[in-house]
Amino acid sequence: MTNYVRNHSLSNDEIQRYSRQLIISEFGVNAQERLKSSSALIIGCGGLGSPAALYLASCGLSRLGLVDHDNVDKSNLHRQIVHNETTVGRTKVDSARLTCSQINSSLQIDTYNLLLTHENIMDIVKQYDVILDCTDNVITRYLINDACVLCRKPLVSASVIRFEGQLTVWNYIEKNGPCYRCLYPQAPPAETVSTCSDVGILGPVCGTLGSLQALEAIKILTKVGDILSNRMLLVDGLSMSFRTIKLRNRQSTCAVCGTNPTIIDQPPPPPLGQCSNDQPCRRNLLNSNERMTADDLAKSTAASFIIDVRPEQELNIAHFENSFHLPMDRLLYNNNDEQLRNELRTNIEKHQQIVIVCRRGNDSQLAVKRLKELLPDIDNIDEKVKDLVGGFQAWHTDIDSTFPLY
Ligand SMILES: Nc1ncnc2c1ncn2[C@@H]1O[C@H](COP(=O)(O)OP(=O)(O)OP(=O)(O)O)[C@@H](O)[C@H]1O
Ligand SMILES: [Zn+2]
Repeated sequence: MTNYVRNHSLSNDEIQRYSRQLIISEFGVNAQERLKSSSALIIGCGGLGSPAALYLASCGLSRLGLVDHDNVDKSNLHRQIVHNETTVGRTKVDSARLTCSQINSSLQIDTYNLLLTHENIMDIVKQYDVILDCTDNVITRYLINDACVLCRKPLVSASVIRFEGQLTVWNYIEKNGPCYRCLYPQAPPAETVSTCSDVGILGPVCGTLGSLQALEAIKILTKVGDILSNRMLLVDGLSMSFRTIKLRNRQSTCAVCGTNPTIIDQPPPPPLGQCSNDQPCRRNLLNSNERMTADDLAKSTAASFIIDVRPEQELNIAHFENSFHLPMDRLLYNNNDEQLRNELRTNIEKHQQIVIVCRRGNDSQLAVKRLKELLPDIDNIDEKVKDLVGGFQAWHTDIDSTFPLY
């Protein structure tokens, strides 16, 4: 028998399991060994975190951390592929742990079923070699960015909406790359940022961007390839275009990674009235006499003219019989107010009550204000026009559970 040499620590079982990536010329046993002693943290086990978790659980890491404060909902299953019908209702981190451990039983999986805040993030982030931001709200993006800079961790960040996605690596120190704050020093108000639950998202778009996050994380951990630092990948699935743009450099004036940082020990708390979750913001623009509850509407005997201000695709899910469709875009941004007045005037004059409905009772409040501005001369317009508090969601919960929830 002839002796053989192996200058690495991989077992035969590991060689067999990872053989298809081991034999890539740029990868090899060295990269696999690096993975074996590496850890990654996935923040958010939703649309992006699901594919990222599946690939990172499969690739041969030593440790994978999973953070999420939410439970699996049926509406998650079209894209959050680490979860399935049997785990609806369970915590997302438990559901993801179950799937990941079935893929790779030798992986250490740490779960954090909590809402990440400026108070708890540092203790978690500091334990891992690379961090993946797979969350969906701006406050959390700043939180994760600041914690990664303070703990000197590379941050693989992606976001998706509709058919589109973006990907970049922040705070890649080896290349002196910028952090999120270098590009966007201040968080925009939460209500100005669109969310997937407002405008939708297609599953494979998350699959693409989440998988690419896992790829960048693997490259960072193994020191293989050219990292997407100082650059951003823009994906448009509708036209199927992928392009990369150059980002501005690290800024010496940055509040967290600059030369005189003001953020030093831990990320700052969020601006007053905002928090690090993705709950839709609740507007409160109207007085109580300008609003009616679902119960009021169900019991009302007044001749009502119902205006549905949702976009057409939502109307197509279900709508009230005989309601008038006036999408918010048209009400707010049309360039022919006179035509709109003419369309509405007769109905508004002849009905006792005008009820404006939307999905959750936010847009409807804006619509009440706008309608009053549009037709100030109509008798009793101030008393007549009301919005439905909580919109169709409240109608579903309080009056008719067969009205579909989305
Ligand atoms: N501060 C935070 N701490 C912990 N988890 C967070 C935080 N912010 C966001 N997340 C999680 O990040 C994930 C983002 O994924 P995604 O937007 O696909 O899911 P979702 O919130 O379930 O979607 P939908 O908006 O359709 O309900 C969510 O599971 C959410 O709970
Ligand atoms: Zn910075």
